[in-house]
Amino acid sequence: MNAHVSAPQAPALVLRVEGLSKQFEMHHLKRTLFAFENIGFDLGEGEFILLKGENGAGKSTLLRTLYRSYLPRAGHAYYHTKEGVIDLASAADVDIAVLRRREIGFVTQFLNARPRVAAEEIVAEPLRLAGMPHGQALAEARRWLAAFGVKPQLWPAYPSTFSGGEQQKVNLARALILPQRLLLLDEPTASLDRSARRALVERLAELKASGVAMIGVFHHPEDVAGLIDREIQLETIRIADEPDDVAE
Ligand SMILES: Nc1ncnc2c1ncn2[C@@H]1O[C@H](COP(=O)(O)OP(=O)(O)OP(=O)(O)O)[C@@H](O)[C@H]1O
Repeated sequence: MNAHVSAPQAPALVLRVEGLSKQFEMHHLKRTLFAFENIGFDLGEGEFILLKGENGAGKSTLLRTLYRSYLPRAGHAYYHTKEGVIDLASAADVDIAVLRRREIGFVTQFLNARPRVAAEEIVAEPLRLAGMPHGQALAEARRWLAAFGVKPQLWPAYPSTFSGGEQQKVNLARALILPQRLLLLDEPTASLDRSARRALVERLAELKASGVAMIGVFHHPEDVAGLIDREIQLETIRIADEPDDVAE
């Protein structure tokens, strides 16, 4: 009898990064600052990559470049959609805007609080934009605000008056309420209390199990130890940028 053993199938590719580099021109100092150089990796559905490196190694800049807040100097970031492949490094802004609305989420510790919009409306908005009726979206938003430990009396209030931790919880609830295909996580647990951290990790585990791909920087990586598939270490690039700096 011929036993046929098939190799485990690799998860469907979500992102292939090749030779990605980013530098900042410090015009006033007439210097170039190299944030990261020649980064490459693959990320599949349901995979979680932890970004590591010392302060200033370029972790946040890499996440922002993948979200296209920054344009890279060189390289590619091929994002695989159901319709085809799009290079995040060179796609038109209008295509990036569509991806940000539907597929790629960016989660930070900072809330971009809008004046005179209630916390529960801010959290419900992604569901409403996706077509959910208002009442249902609000109910779901309240469920998530409760899960992250935001007190019910704050739900109809404006987050601009909230504490830093409360604002962060609103931000996380909004960012994670609608499953996306790719989540970029920039220290989302910073300044969260323990129960909110637990709620966040539970939600990330749920999203991972449903196939969401994630790349994240975590101040306390032990929080997400059970989710990590691979780690990428970014090295701080030291360049002697003036002839005088070169050791004799
Ligand atoms: N907009 C910018 N203009 C100029 N330089 C920048 C800019 N953003 C980041 N940098 C520089 O790029 C380098 C990488 O910064 P980045 O914030 O990505 O590091 P990090 O690894 O996330 O650091 P940390 O662990 O401290 O958060 C740093 O030297 C920083 O000063």
